[in-house]
Amino acid sequence: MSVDSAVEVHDLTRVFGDFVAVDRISLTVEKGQVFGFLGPNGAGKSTTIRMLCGLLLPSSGEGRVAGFDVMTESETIKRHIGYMSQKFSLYDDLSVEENIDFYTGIYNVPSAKRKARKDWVLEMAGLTDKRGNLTGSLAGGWKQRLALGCAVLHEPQLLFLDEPTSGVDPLSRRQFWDLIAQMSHGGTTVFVTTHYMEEAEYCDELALIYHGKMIAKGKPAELKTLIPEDILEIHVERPFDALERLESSKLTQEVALFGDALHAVVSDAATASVALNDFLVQQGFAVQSIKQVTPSMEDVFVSLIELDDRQRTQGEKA
Ligand SMILES: Nc1ncnc2c1ncn2[C@@H]1O[C@H](COP(=O)(O)OP(=O)(O)OP(=O)(O)O)[C@@H](O)[C@H]1O
Repeated sequence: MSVDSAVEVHDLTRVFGDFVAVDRISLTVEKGQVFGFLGPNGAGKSTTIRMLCGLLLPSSGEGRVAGFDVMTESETIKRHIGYMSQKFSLYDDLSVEENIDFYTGIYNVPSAKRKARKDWVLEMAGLTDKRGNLTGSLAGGWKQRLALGCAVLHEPQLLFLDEPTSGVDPLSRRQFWDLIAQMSHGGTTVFVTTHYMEEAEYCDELALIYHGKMIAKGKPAELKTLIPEDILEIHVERPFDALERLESSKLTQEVALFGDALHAVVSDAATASVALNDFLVQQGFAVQSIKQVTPSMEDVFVSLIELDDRQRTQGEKA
């Protein structure tokens, strides 16, 4: 393992009975990176993160997390990392401050450091004024920042976040990602899972997992070059109706609503934009614009997942 790697694992696999939940995943996370681990529900993200955190023993594979062996040193790994799961366990009937005190004890933060760490968490989470409030009375975004603070009370250099932004409002999600960026600038390595594809843009490095297998990895900009198709953004009146017509037209490989526009996946932008414009006008739609755009992370992942599905179906047929 390189001294610059916070995580380096090879062929990590986890089987539940006959079911292979994680299938030979290999990945390296460099120190200080924000590493995004993405995939749809059920892809195997939580199972992987739990193996990396020492919470679940891999069925096979090898590697090191924070310098310790994933197969034999899970207890040591647990002490050297921070982990925040989707269902983070804060005590609703304790105040903000009491929750922090509780986790300070759990993580054995030395007495001399306790006050400073508590103040840091309150400040970081924006909860200094709410320190005496019952945790159960806090809105989702505050709770989530408090949970993050509690997960890093012992100042781990490596932090695992499993769908930390699930179910909170867009503004709180944004603020949460600002906190992740701050920690990363301070030298903490962050391994984060999400199924919000647009959040991938905030990561230095990404891996996409599907049906337990890694189907792509790289920097966001690199992944955007992987899809062979072009993406057209179409601004048209009555986009919903236009979407239905386009879906049945077979002029696009894929078409979806994207904000108030449509995104169409086509093999050649120049030819397709003329054909799509003619079709929509002929169908009675007023087209405002059709232009080629850089694929969003969501476009990239939808395309990669569909490619994988096609290969899987062909494999089954063969
Ligand atoms: N203890 C278990 N026993 C049996 N199957 C399991 C167990 N844990 C997970 N699985 C299965 O493994 C697959 C991957 O689950 P996992 O929770 O890792 O996915 P995920 O990508 O984190 O999805 P989600 O976002 O829904 O949590 C799922 O099909 C799940 O049902």
